[in-house]
Amino acid sequence: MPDVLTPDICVIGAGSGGLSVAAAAAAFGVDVVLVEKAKMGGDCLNYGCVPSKALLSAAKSAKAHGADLKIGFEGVFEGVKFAKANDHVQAVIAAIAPHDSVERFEGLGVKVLQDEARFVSSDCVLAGETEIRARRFVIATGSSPAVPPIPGLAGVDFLTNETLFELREAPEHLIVIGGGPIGLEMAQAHRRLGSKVTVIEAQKALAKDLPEFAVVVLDALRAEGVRILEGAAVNAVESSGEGIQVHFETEDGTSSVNGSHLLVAAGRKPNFGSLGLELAGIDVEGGGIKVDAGLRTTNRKIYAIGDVIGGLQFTHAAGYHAGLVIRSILFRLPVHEDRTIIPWVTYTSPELGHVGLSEQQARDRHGNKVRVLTADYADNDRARAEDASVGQLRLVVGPRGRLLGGDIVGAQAGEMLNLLSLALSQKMTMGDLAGFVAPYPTLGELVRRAAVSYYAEAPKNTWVRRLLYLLRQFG
Ligand SMILES: Cc1cc2nc3c(=O)[nH]c(=O)nc-3n(C[C@H](O)[C@H](O)[C@H](O)COP(=O)(O)OP(=O)(O)OC[C@H]3O[C@@H](n4cnc5c(N)ncnc54)[C@H](O)[C@@H]3O)c2cc1C
Ligand SMILES: NC(=O)c1ccc[n+]([C@@H]2O[C@H](COP(=O)([O-])OP(=O)(O)OC[C@H]3O[C@@H](n4cnc5c(N)ncnc54)[C@H](O)[C@@H]3O)[C@@H](O)[C@H]2O)c1
Repeated sequence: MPDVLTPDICVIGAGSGGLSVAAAAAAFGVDVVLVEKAKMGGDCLNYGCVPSKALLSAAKSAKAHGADLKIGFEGVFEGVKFAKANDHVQAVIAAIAPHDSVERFEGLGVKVLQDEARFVSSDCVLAGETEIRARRFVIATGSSPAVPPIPGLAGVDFLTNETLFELREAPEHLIVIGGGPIGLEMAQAHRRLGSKVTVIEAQKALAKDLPEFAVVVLDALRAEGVRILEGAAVNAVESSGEGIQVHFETEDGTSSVNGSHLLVAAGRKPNFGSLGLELAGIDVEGGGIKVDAGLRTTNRKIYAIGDVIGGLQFTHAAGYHAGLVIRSILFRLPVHEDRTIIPWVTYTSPELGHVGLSEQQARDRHGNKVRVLTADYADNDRARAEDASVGQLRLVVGPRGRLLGGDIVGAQAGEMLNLLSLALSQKMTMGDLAGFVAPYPTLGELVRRAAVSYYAEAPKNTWVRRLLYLLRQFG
């Protein structure tokens, strides 16, 4: 006889989304079962955000030591010890892991089952020998690296984000398939840690970002020695002696490159194949689990959040989804996912970030009432002092000066994007963004500077001039 559990909520997947739902529900005293088949913390902690940002940090430090000679240091840079960079990555994961652990969640009152979950009917999940009949289910099973059907790929020992962070020695020549955020963050990290790196991108690299800003990042990586090929589709892979030979097609014909290691960073595939979705009446659409604006699947008692729905695949998006489903399940409030308030950042140097509407999306909605305001890092005193004067901030502004979107390329773009995300979610205007006092000297002054430029024409306005004239008559 299987064990039968009847909690209020059963969460499948203990990654960014699932852990947030479980922790919040438990905090309200709700009975929760959390099922995880592999590592607690999911992709972000074990194979994604955390190791990638830790490796980038080690790489930045290596670069800074080499480059410090330029800004007043003397001495000898003794080079990079890749294994130490990897030690840093593992130490950061280990430091965060207790926060996501079974022990912590059991302590919060969550029942954690370490098994693979699958639906056996519209209201029952089986995890090992345990049947879970919950009032509501939340699917938060994440995504996995998509491996394109490239002839020969299966026959070579390629890396993905799930194996890359195990390397203890710098690859001699890392070839990366895919010029998205994973490909470029890892390209720069490995280049700075001593590898030769070639990125092969079938279309445009960083294609989801503002093209003029993406180019700033690509130029910076190229200047550091990363070879980036765009419009180059990989069409065959084979072993060659000690290494791997990658063949690709460009408009000029077929070429190939030889490397010691191959990283596949060609997009993501939502994890739902073994969930038994059909037995629960859950449909799939566009490659992810189909949900409505309130994140309910086609079975209304079952929600799906995070990477598995195939929308914006970020940890903070999964966390945002978690907050919405908690409001919906616990408080029965109507919720509506608003993708325009979800920012994203690529953590290369310079960083590249976006939130809200693009200029084109804004013009489609508001026509010629849209204005674009910019501020350059080159005119910011802190950027000059930090030797970081390459970059720009761009605001997309709608009727009555309302902020509709923003893009930033440059140092600390991710930190600055916090301010734009807040302003956007609170429907702030250029008046709000021009009216706060920013500490000097900070990069954040760029936001104020761009907002102030909204009023640049005011002194020339006839009515403003008439008003000033009139006021002067009163002495
Ligand atoms: C290299 C890399 C770098 C990234 N960097 C960033 C970044 O800087 N910032 C950012 O916001 N995002 C980043 N991301 C994206 C981020 O990691 C994901 O968006 C986030 O982890 C999604 O959370 P999730 O809860 O949907 O899924 P996950 O965190 O992947 O969790 C899903 C969990 O479900 C489990 N599971 C799957 N199927 C079952 C089953 N049948 N039964 C039980 N358990 C199951 C899995 O084992 C996994 O633990 C990065 C991703 C990668 C790959
Ligand atoms: N900083 C961050 O927030 C961050 C960092 C890394 C990943 N992520 C998340 O992970 C997701 C996946 O990242 P990604 O970089 O793997 O995916 P992506 O979809 O953004 O980029 C993959 C790239 O691979 C290219 N490609 C596919 N097949 C190819 C082939 N045969 N030859 C050459 N190029 C090929 C595609 O054209 C595409 O540009 C991101 O969209 C994001 O949601 C976020």
